Amino acid sequence: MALYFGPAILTPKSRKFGKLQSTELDPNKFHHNPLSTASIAKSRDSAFVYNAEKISWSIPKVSICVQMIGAHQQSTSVSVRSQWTGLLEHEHTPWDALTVSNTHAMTTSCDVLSLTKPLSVTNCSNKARHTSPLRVAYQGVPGAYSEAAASKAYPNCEAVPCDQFEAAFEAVELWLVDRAVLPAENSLGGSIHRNYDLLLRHRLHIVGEVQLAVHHCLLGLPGAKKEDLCRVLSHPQALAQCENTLVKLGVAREAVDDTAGAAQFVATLNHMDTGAVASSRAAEIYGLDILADGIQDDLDNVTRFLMLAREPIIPRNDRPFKTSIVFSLEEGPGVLFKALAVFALRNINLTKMIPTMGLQNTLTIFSISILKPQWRILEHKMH
Ligand SMILES: O=C(O)C(=O)C[C@]1(C(=O)O)C=C[C@@H](O)C=C1
Repeated sequence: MALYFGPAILTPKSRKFGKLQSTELDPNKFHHNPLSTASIAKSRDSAFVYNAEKISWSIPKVSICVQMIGAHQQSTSVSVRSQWTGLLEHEHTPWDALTVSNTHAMTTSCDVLSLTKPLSVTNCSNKARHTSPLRVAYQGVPGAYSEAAASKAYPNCEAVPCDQFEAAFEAVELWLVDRAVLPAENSLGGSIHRNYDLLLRHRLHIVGEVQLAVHHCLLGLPGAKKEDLCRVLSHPQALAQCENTLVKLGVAREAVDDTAGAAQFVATLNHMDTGAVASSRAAEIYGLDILADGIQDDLDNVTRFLMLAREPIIPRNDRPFKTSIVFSLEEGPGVLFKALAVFALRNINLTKMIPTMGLQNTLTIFSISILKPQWRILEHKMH
């Protein structure tokens, strides 16, 4: 059994970097070009090198291995330019200035003034850091609920659209943005397994969470009527959350990457019989009419989003922290029972378990608990 724990999700080395699957967006077709895994792949040369520290110990019959992702340093440059996203064309922020550009180092020119300057204390001061907003990646296009969640988690942030969840993970890892805010579960639709899987494959830490009340609208072209709709597009979670309304309407449902993307598509397609399930803000942005309001099956429809960062937070002793643990079990009689006993015997309260299929026939389980800094308790008792 391998156990990965912490206030962060820790990543087995073997699963570094999932496959890059990208659908490039045509910059001329869309108003907003989200950051895509392709644009990030282009900047792979400037990736950071992370150091992994491995600690292991054993308890009777079950060996436990904890792999902690440690400090990151040794950057090359974040001054990557891309044809797909405006994000990368921004001026360097003071945060960027903390990285060392090797493009300059490779220049053989004798123009001494153009060479990279050594870091000074002013580069590192909080004042410098606060002159530009925090850049927060989310999946979708402007008007997506994830964008609202990013702003709720980090007020006044610069929300950066990404075409896929994976692109958001990589954008943080490559220092293109500072944080990512991604959905983890919905009160109606359940867990968003893709993001739990990506947490395993990537090296980010959960540093907080935010809950967003999701209020869905049925959108159509100006002048359209809901009775005339033949098909409705949206994110699969959103379609599932509005199942009753959509079944009553008798429309065909089509899944797309995000709710606001669906609204954007309806506006571009210009077909009166095609609608979208999305937010009222998406209606405003893409010039659509709200044909029905509050169409989710449950009025208290809430999605929980995770706030992800490169650095972990250090849990304090003075208040409860939610700790996420992921461990994988090899097949065998009673392995889950034995694993759960580890927590039960230490009086640790598990609030949620999410079983997923891991690699090589292992069952991977995310357990999320609320207690005092539990990982310290685990560490002390198990040594
Ligand atoms: O499509 C969006 O607008 C999103 O932000 C994604 C998402 C999700 O993945 O669950 C977020 C909140 C709602 O639950 C519906 C969709």
